[in-house]
Amino acid sequence: MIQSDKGADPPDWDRKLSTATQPRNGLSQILRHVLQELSLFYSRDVNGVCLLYDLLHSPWLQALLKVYDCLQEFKEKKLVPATPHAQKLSCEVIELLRDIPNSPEIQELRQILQAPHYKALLSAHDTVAQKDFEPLLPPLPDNIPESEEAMRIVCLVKNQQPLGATIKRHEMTGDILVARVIHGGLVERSGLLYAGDKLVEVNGVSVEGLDPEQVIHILAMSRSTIMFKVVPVPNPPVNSQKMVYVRAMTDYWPQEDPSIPCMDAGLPFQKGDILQIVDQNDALWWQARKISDLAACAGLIPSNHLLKRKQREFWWSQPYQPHTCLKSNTLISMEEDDDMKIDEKCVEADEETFESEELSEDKEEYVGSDQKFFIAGFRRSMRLCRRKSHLSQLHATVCCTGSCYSAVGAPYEEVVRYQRRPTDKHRLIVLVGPSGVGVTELRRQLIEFNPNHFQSAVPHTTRSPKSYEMNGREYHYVSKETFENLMYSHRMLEYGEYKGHLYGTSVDAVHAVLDEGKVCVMDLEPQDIQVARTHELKPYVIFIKPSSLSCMKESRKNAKIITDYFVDMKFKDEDLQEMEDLAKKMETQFGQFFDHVIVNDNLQDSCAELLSAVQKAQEEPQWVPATWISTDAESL
Ligand SMILES: Nc1ncnc2c1ncn2[C@@H]1O[C@H](COP(=O)(O)OP(=O)(O)OP(=O)(O)O)[C@@H](O)[C@H]1O
Repeated sequence: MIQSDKGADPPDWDRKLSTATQPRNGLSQILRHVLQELSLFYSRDVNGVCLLYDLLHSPWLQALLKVYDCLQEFKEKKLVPATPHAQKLSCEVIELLRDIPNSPEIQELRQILQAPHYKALLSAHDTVAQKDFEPLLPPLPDNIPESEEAMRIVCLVKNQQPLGATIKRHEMTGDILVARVIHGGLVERSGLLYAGDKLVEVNGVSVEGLDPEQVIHILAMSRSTIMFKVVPVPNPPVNSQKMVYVRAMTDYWPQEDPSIPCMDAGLPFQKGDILQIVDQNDALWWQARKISDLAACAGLIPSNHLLKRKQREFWWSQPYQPHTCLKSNTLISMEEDDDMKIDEKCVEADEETFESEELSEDKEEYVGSDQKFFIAGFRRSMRLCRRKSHLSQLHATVCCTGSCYSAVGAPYEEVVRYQRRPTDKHRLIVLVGPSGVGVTELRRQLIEFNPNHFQSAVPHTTRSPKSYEMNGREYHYVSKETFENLMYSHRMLEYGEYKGHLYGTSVDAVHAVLDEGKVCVMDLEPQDIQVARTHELKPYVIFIKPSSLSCMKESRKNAKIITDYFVDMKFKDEDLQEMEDLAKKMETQFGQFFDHVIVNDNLQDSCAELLSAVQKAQEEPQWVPATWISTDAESL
C-alpha cells in the first residue's frame, strides 16, 4: 500500500530527497515530510504504519538527525578563530570585571580567567590562530668573528631511560665527540645530537682536555636537564638501511667482551633469540633490539663479520681436542666401550630375559607400545639405531665444548615471518630429545590422537623383510647400494647402522606423507636438524626436555627404557642423570635450532602442549630462515 502511494507522488518525493544535501533542509526536514505523509495512513490503520510512525517520531531519532545536520553544516565551513588575540581579550575582560559590583558569578568568572591552565589554553589558541610556531630567539650579535664555529645548544630533560649515546675522544685532536647515537634512546628521539658532533660544554662546564670518563661523570651528576654546547657535524649520518631480523646462533655477553666500545650499551643475547638489527652503519658494531622487547632502547652487538672472527679466535685459542661433534651425518658405528656398557646394563637388569633382536621383533612389533593399530616409523631396530647414535652423540659432546659447533657456523641467520597458506604443504614436525625422555611416546600419542592428520615417515633399511612384513609399510627394504646412493645424494635425513644393517629416513619418505596433505612427525638426532632445514620441508623443531631429576624419579617410576635385548628395564638413577646431562649438552650445542621447548614432566600436559605447538607451527606466523622464503634474500 505504501509503495503504491509512494509511486503516486514521485515528483514531491524526489524534491524531498534532493534536499538531503542541503544542510538547512537536511534529514530532519525529510523526516518531517515523511511523518506528515504517514499521518494520513495512521488514521486508516494501515498494517504496520503505526509502528513506523512511532519509530520515526521518536525523540532520539529526531535528535540524532539534528546532530547529523549540524555536522553536515559545519563540514562545509572552514573554521576560523573569532580572534587571534584571546589572551589580550581575556585580560581586558578581567579589567572590566574589577569595576562591576562583586557577585558570586563574577568571582567565579574572574577565577576561571586567571587560572594558569586556562591562560595556557588561550596562549596555545593564539599561537595556532596567529600561526606563530617559531621559537623566539635573541637577535644574533653583529660582531661574530669569521672563524667562529657554528654552535648548537641542546637541552635534554633527563628521565628514567638512558641518554642513549656514547662519546669518545678523537685520537688526533683530543676533542670529545658523540661516537654513537643509540636507537630508541633519549638523544635519538630528540633528533638534536648526531654521531660526530663535537662536545664543547656540558652543563656550562668546558670539556676541553677532559677524559670521556670525566664527561660521563658530569652527565651522571646532572639532575633534571642536561645542557650541551656542540659543534654540529657537517653531514649527520642518515640510517636508510632496511630493518633486518636475525636469529642468534650463538650466545653473546657484553660483560665478557673487552673489545666492546661501551659495555653499558651492549645487548646480551642467547642462541635462538630473534634480534631486530636497526643499524649496520658501523662495520664492527651493529645496533639491535630483541623482538621480545622492541620498546627498549637498542644495544650494541658485534657485526656478523666481527662475531665470526671472535668465534674463530676463541676456537683456535682452545687446547687441541679431537672435534668429534663436527662428524655430523657420517655413519655412526659404536665404539667397543659403548657396546660393552649396553651389554652390562642388560645383563644386570635381567639375565634370564636375554633375547635376540630377531626373536623379540617377531614377538612384539612395537616395543613399549600398547597401540592397537599399525603406525609406521616405530620399529625397535630403527629406535635402537637412533639410540646408538644418541650415545655416540653424548660421547662426542663430552669431548667437545659447545663453542665448537658455533665456531664453524654463521653467528646470525637472517629470518622472516612465515605464515603457511592453506594451500601450502604442512611443515615437517621434528622432535628432538635425549634418549628415554619420551620423544617416541609423545610422537605416538600425537599420531594416535588423529592418524588421518599426523603420520610418521616410513624408514628405509638394508635388512631383509620378515615373513609378516610388507615393503613400504614397516620399512622400505632396499639394497645397501641403493641406501648408500640415497645417502651420498643427500636424500637421507638421518641414517645409522645397527647390527650390520643400515637404517634411515629419506626426504622422499617425508614428502610422501606431506603430499597426502598430512603433517609428518619424526624424531631426529640434533646433529641431523641441519640436514632437514630446507625450504622444501620448513621443519619446526620441538625439543623435548627432561624435567628435574626429583620430578622424573617420581613420574618415571613405571616407565621402561628400550634396550638392545628387549628387556623392559626400569629407569635407574644413572639413566635419568645421563638424560639430564645429554639434554643440557643438546641445548648448549643446538638450542639455536629449537623453535619450541617442552619440558616432559606430566605426560598428559606434554601431549597437550605438543598438539598446541604443532597447530601453531602450521597456522600461525613463525620466524623462519629468510632463504626458505626467497632464494635471493640478501645475506648479512
Ligand atoms: N612424562 C612421562 N611420564 C612418565 N613416563 C613417561 C613420560 N614420557 C615418557 N615416558 C615413558 O618413558 C619411557 C621412555 O619413553 P620413550 O620410549 O618415548 O623414550 P624416547 O625418548 O623415545 O627414547 P629412545 O629414543 O631411547 O627410544 C616409556 O616407557 C614412556 O612411556
